[in-house]
Amino acid sequence: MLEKVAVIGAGSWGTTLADLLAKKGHQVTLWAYEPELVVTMRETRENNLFLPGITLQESLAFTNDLEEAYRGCTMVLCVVPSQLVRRVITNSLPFIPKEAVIISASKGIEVDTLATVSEIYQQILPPEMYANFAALSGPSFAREVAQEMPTAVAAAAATEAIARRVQEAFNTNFFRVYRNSDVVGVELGGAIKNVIAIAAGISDGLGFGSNTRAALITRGLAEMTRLGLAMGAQPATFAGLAGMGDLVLTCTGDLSRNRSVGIQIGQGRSLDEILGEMRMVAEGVKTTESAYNLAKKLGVEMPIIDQMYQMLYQNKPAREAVLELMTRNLKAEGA
Ligand SMILES: NC(=O)C1=CN([C@@H]2O[C@H](COP(=O)(O)OP(=O)(O)OC[C@H]3O[C@@H](n4cnc5c(N)ncnc54)[C@H](O)[C@@H]3O)[C@@H](O)[C@H]2O)C=CC1
Ligand SMILES: O=C(CO)COP(=O)(O)O
Repeated sequence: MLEKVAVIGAGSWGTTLADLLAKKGHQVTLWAYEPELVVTMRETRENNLFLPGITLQESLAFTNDLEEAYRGCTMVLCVVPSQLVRRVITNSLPFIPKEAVIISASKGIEVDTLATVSEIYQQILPPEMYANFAALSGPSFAREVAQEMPTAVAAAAATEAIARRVQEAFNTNFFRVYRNSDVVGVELGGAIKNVIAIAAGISDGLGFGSNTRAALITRGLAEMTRLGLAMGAQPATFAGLAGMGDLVLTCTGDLSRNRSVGIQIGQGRSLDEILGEMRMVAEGVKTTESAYNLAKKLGVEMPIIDQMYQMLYQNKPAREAVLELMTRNLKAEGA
């Protein structure tokens, strides 16, 4: 079935997915926040700000007008940074057709409310529209997908019918989509891995090696799973693409913005200085604060998240944080 898709957010991931959908023959309109980017993309078929060097499909339409983006669409894909989802979806609500499938590909937890991305949608959309919600997540650097490198992701929805519709719309011979029914687990995996990726980058920046990174990935997975269980997620989700898969990718891949922020912190630069030079989003910075507060609220033990919060928000030196993690009370591994 061919869809008419409104893709909201022309960052690197929104642009890549819009291009992928257009390659499949769907009718796609990509909404960009920056008016000048719309002009450039129309003229050059390139997103010079967020995805330079990739030529976009001729059939892809671009707009800066939300009403125009949503007109007649059967599917919505929203890919704005998670702290902007509430504003963008609230502004969008009058224009989204009631029957449309609504997919989120944002990875994060809202700082002010501690809401997951699906909870934000649930709070804004009427129940009959939220019934058509799905979350798309998993190990997928935009540039590699844009270059058609084999990639596998998860699409989670409350009903199998919606998950199948998303799977069918996005799946290609280089982008394999697995169905999942655990929306909370899939989105928590995508949110928490960004914080652990900053930690892994800090470890690299401090000059530590593979042992330290493997420890962070594995114990980060344990923390993510504990939080997930407290929020009703399925444990198996964290062993899958949106959990371990994305954690491994982001903690090891050179394309990760979160890991790159961590490397620079480990090398001694200040967070303000690093973020001041970035136009792209490193979701893990804000998610560190939300995850820290969410863990406290739910009484979940997340020692790496604790130390990350103290490093990023309370100026704790990285080596001190590492020492504190290494000298905690001795535990049994499964505890
Ligand atoms: N880039 C990637 O490889 C992947 C990104 N994601 C997730 O996708 C989401 C979007 O990230 P990217 O596409 O990477 O973005 P990006 O970092 O490439 O670009 C930033 C985006 O924020 C938008 N923006 C800035 N201010 C805005 C405002 N006031 N209102 C609306 N939009 C505004 C920009 O227009 C642009 O679309 C994030 O949650 C990210 O974690 C998920 C998977 C892969
Ligand atoms: O989510 C991603 C890959 O799955 C992108 O990671 P970064 O945001 O760290 O670049």
